[in-house]
Amino acid sequence: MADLKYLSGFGSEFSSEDPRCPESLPKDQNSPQQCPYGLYAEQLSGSAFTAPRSENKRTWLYRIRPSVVHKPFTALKNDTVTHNWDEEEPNPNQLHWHPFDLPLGNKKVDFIDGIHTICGAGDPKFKTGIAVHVFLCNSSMDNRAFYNSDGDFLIVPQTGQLLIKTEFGKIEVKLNEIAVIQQGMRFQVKVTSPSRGYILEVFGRHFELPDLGPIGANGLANPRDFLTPVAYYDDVDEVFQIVSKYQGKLFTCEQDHSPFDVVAWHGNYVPYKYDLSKFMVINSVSFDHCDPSIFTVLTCQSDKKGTAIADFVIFPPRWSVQEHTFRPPYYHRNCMSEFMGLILGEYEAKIGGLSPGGATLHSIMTPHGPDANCFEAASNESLKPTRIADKTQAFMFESCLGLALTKWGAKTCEKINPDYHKCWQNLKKQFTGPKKL
Ligand SMILES: O=C(O)Cc1cc(O)ccc1O
Ligand SMILES: [Fe+2]
Repeated sequence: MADLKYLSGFGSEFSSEDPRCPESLPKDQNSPQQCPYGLYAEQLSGSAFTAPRSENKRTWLYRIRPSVVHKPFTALKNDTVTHNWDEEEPNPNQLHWHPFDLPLGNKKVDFIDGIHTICGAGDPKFKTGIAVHVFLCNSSMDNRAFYNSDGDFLIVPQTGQLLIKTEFGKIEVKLNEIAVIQQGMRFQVKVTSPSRGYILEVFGRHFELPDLGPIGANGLANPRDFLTPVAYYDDVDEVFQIVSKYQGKLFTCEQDHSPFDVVAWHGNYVPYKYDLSKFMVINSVSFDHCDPSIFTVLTCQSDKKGTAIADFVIFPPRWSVQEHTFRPPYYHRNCMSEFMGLILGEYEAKIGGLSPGGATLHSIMTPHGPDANCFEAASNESLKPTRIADKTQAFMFESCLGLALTKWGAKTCEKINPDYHKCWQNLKKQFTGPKKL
């Protein structure tokens, strides 16, 4: 794919001009009476105008036509995207999905048509909640652009790579990279082969880097490794379909030109990507298993201190060196929901269990942990330093919200493994009994 340029940094004030139009960014002001090159100025707000300065997000776009030049929206027929969390009865079981199928047959399915909601909670109307989707597509969006009025998308490709054209420029997202496209940003996804991946959507809030506390000023995902595209415009007068997800439903409208007509922009409200292999891993070098919060790449915080609407956590390749320790994840019950997926390789707690492109959900207070094979092996292994495979990347979307399954997630996808619970049934009683007096 193309050799693209990026701007490096997280939450920075960036500015970018398409090199074909030097000096296209107005100097010293945002709204000149006439913009350079006859462009229109348009502000895209990612926070309330009056949000504290540290959280205030907006970008000024200088474009060939303002976004308002489009025909009215009408409902787009779609039965795979939903924020209706009452489709199914609550289900507290441990859940395991086999890999979700890429589109079968010759039917062309693009990124928009390929989005399937698995579970979620909350309501975009109240600006709080999340949705977990998978995308399963085999063709590129042609003269079609999408924007999400409800929240931000954190996109995790698992099969295939994505070329995402945005109003801000182009982003290439390879395997083991993620992209975040925030609320309102128009984008188009091109694929070169059948593509599958996961989407974490958060309503009404944005992702931030986690605080580092005693870790210090560096580590985990470093700000410089977040990459934002440089300005690129198309001057194309052809019919385009703009699809918006608004209050959980899809709507479409037409316009007679490309929405990717931004010649220059400046601001701190931008799309970005991150290469997961750049994550600086922190872990125990003495004993015991650290909580997985040490692997948080990005967090979307709730109003409750230290409690995430959604954390994006990875389980990257690393050394395991703890002494006199059961090294895999501990058995636990969590007051948070844990949705996990696998990008590549195996997940250490379920070798042969979770497969790339599949998923698990361990809901609030649902007990879970290593399967019986993992327990047996890890309880008896010799504790020399071991490398947790070079080619592995599991991840978790962890949320303080109770997640509800959609009908597609529970039934229509036909991927739920009814035997999942069996992986724990061979955990034998090994209690040695009270001390004989
Ligand atoms: O359940 C899981 O596999 C995720 C997880 C991993 C870990 O290392 C500790 C706790 C936890 O929930
Ligand atoms: Fe867990």
